[in-house]
Amino acid sequence: MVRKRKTSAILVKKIMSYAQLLPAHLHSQLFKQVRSSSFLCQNSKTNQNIPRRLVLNVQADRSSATMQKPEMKVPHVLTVAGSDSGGGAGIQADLKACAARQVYCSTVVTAVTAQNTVGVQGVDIMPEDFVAEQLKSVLSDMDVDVVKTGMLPSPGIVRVLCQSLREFPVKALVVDPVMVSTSGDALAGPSVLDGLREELLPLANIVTPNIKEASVLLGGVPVRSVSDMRAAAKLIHDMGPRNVLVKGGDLPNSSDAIDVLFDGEGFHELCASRVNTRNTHGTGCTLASCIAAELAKGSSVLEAVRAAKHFIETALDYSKDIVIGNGAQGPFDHFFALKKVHQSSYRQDKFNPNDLLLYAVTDSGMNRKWGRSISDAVKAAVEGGATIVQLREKHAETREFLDAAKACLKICHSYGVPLLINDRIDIALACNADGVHLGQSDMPAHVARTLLAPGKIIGVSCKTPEQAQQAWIDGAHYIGSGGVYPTTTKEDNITIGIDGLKELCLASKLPVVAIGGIKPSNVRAVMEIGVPNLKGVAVVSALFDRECIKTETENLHTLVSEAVLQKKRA
Ligand SMILES: Cc1ncc(COP(=O)(O)OP(=O)(O)O)c(N)n1
Ligand SMILES: Cc1nc(C(=O)O)sc1CCOP(=O)(O)O
Ligand SMILES: [Mg+2]
Repeated sequence: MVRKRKTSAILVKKIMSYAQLLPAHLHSQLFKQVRSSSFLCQNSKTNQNIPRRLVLNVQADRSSATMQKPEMKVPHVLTVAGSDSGGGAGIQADLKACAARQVYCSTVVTAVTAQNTVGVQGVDIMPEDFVAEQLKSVLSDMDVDVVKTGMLPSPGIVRVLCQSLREFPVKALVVDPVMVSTSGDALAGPSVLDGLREELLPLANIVTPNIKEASVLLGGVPVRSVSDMRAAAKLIHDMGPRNVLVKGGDLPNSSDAIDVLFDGEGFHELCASRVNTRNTHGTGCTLASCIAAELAKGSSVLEAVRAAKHFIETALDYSKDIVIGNGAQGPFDHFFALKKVHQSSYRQDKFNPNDLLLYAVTDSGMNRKWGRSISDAVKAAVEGGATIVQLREKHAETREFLDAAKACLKICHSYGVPLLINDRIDIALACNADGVHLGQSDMPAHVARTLLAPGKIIGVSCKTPEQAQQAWIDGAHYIGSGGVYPTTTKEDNITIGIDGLKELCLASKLPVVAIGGIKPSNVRAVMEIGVPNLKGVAVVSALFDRECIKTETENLHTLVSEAVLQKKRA
């Protein structure tokens, strides 16, 4: 009893201080509400009156309030999911993923799990009326852009969620149909399935089942191959969501994480290399939250899925050796980007050759011709799916180049994309870029190595097997090899052709990216030369001498990813 009075007194004090924030004409309304409200409320499980929370119904007329509205709209995701005491998945993963993608995240807790890296030891499901109350609290007050759902453990919770979404419509709904934890424990029973299929999926912009969940949604149809995933995506699409992403991370006998996205018209196969690590707990929640975060920022579904996959791949790679907990599946680190900045290196010593997949190389002349700033051009390229960027600004003044490089670095890092500088070690050092690209007449790579911090990436242009051998001795990370085809972008460039490229790749111990005259019509022919260390294509004019950089990058990304997939399947 004493404790009850004490709690009430604290609450009254809090309300008084809250009142000071409100304009004077709302004070009387607030105090009237306080006087008439009960400090006691019922715990719906025990039916006991508890002083747990004060139900305040101060519907302050916001339009008449004189409080200043913040000027900047913050992209906002609301996650409706379960808590994971181990911090790797659920609400905790969603909060971290949104924060890492620079998006605000509010939370509605549907269940509290006692969970660690070994498994799920207990689940306490929230009463549906309290889930409804949390939803109302957030959605009636905050400007939520996207709702993302995770663990929905009872049919009643699915029902109140759908009601809330109809009452407070948002820009997009991302449904991660969580049914089984990574440790194999059930998180939602069959009783939830009907509501999910009939009420929630029709409201969704995208649903993201893994192969097991896709199979459960389809009543047990086996999903064991990429063609099964395509068929499953189509059938789930018939349940009403606008897009279906079937995640193939658990596909047996696959060296890659292949996901299939179906948008109602066509398929996109998205491929990421499988990271060999135990730390995969929470990848599903994180992927869905990243998609939600990117949608909240205004990306298209395809862009959002690509950015989310890239984020997961980078985070898993960065955290593959960390040890948290003693169980089979550990959590990973969502905040690798922060550490990258503090440690002044991109991936410490870990250059990822897969980043060479689609290498966007800028050109100041082309940007001038199309009236674009360097940073606008780079932003469009990374939004379109460029996996690494090089600033090749042959005519820029040093000061202007440095300012642009700093701006581009911010953009690239917000997408987890490395940024290299062509020729100019001074600019790379001054802006703390991720590395440099050097030609045969630029500073030798072994000298650049002594100037740059450990872990900074060095790429070297090579046309012959001898140059490739030297690049390896000099400590380069990758080779840029061309011209594969004639180009007008680089004056008097020698064309080595497809055969020259193949000869160089076979002689090289380093990963290679092809360059020179590469465009959508010939990218497949380049990637089909059948050598494992050819990792991608570097492109200037086919991206930057076009009206819409983003569209061209998306298109080329799709083509080069498909070619890599074909190569791996062959
Ligand atoms: C990825 C990639 N490959 C090759 C080059 C060409 O570099 P270089 O020979 O130094 O010629 P310039 O680009 O400096 O004219 C490149 N830039 N990127
Ligand atoms: C910068 C550069 N280096 C080359 C090499 O052969 O090393 S070819 C090239 C220009 C590539 O431009 P585009 O994609 O417009 O043909
Ligand atoms: Mg050069």
